[in-house]
Amino acid sequence: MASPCGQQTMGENSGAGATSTSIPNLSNFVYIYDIPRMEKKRLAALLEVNNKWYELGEKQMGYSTAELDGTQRCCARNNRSPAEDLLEKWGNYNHTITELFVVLSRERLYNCMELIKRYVDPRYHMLIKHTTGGSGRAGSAELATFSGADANNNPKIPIKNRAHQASPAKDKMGQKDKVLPGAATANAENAANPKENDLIDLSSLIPKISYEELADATDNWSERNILGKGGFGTVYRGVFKHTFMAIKKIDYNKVKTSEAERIQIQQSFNELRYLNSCRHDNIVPLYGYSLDKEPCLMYQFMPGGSLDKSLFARRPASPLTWKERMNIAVGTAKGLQYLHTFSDKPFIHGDIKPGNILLNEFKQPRIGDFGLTRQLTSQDSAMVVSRVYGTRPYIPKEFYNRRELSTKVDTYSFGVVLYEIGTGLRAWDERRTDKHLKDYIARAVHDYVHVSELMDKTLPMEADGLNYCYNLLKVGHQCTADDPKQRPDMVGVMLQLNKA
Ligand SMILES: Nc1ncnc2c1ncn2[C@@H]1O[C@H](COP(=O)(O)OP(=O)(O)OP(=O)(O)O)[C@@H](O)[C@H]1O
Repeated sequence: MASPCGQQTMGENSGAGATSTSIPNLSNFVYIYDIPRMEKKRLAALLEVNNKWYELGEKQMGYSTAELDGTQRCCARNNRSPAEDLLEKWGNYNHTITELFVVLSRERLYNCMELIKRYVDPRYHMLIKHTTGGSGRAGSAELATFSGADANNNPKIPIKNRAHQASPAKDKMGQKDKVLPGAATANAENAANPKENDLIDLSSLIPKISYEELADATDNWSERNILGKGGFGTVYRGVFKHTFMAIKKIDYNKVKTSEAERIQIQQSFNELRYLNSCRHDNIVPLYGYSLDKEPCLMYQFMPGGSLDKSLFARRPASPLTWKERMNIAVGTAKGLQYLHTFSDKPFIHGDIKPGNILLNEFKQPRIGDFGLTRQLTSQDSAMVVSRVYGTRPYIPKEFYNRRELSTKVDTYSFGVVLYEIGTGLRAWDERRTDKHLKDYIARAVHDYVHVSELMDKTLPMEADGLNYCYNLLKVGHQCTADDPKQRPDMVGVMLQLNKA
């Protein structure tokens, strides 16, 4: 976590090289950390008049007075601008310039808004109340059709799918993705449909919960309440408003470098964006979040835990039956096909594995952990991204070697999961001759090994089981084809599994 006087810079363009005279392309230039350094300094100077930054931080950005006092003391000691520090800190949570524009309007800081207005879609210019210029008026009629007003008569900003607002041409690290020929570019998309660029106020979409309430809910992050640990965070069971919840807290002891911190914060925001915009019976719902101290996300509690615990427990009390396994496969496929098709630009989960498939009390599956989710720029496209993410045994070659991201990446990962459900073996096992389960099955197919030899031995042999296992492995085989074009889409996968 940044110190009260934190100086780490998350954006690559946070000033260096950017000039205040060139007007950047709005769709590429949206984050606070992208504001050229000199302009950020001028903005900070305005915010320091009458300590306006303090009110802004407290009332609009959700910082506590203790945090702001800490910032003030620390900056005074180091001869730094507290307003600049505040902008940097808030910007590190990937807030956009438009969001800053809106919070400034709520504090009626119109002179500050004037300073950054050229980076903001003209429809928002009418928020500057004393502006009577053309763009402000032209914008107001349009905005009035979908905005209300708050108690201070400040227009509310329309709520839309935030995922569209994040530049689809950026990957989760904020670096540019190269779009493959044939795929629409982000700029073209935005130009064609300016509403896609609307600001979404996350805090009005998902309840914001204070860190203290979450600490209370988890008995002060008690070890006893730990449900599991992931790459960066720890998930706790908590009771919030008399309801069980799963609360993920980012573990900053593990996040040593500012780069890792940036990734983690970006992942938390991904979860906020994507889980919020995609609601389905087979996708874990997000109930709240907190950004007060450390980012925390609160989800529906899934009492059955993750699929890996049920599949790979050493001595399972009651192993999953074949029928339950099939239901889990069908439900997960349903959730994934929804993710791929509910928007005209598919969402890709990017980390499908048993650890991210959670079970409710009836062993119905819900997909969780949207930290690596991304959205393609158009239907039927693939894009080349700057970095590969995910869990190695579930990543197909075209993504690992050539960084080609498409929905077929999820199809592949799901195929590996089907193999695991059918065999009860892990995707990767150092002790096996064929360490990867795909190679293990390929050898078995080559050697005409009978399905009864491959199926999970923890279950009693039964005819139905043989059938279910055969189908799981057959579909798994199609999903893990080396050529992504040969893999079925998830709608096809779901239909096939449903028939079985
Ligand atoms: N909503 C939930 N209900 C119940 N248990 C959960 C819930 N979400 C997560 N868990 C538990 O917490 C564990 C850790 O989850 P988390 O998403 O942080 O990590 P992961 O997905 O296992 O690993 P990584 O993030 O490194 O990919 C899960 O394996 C699961 O056992």
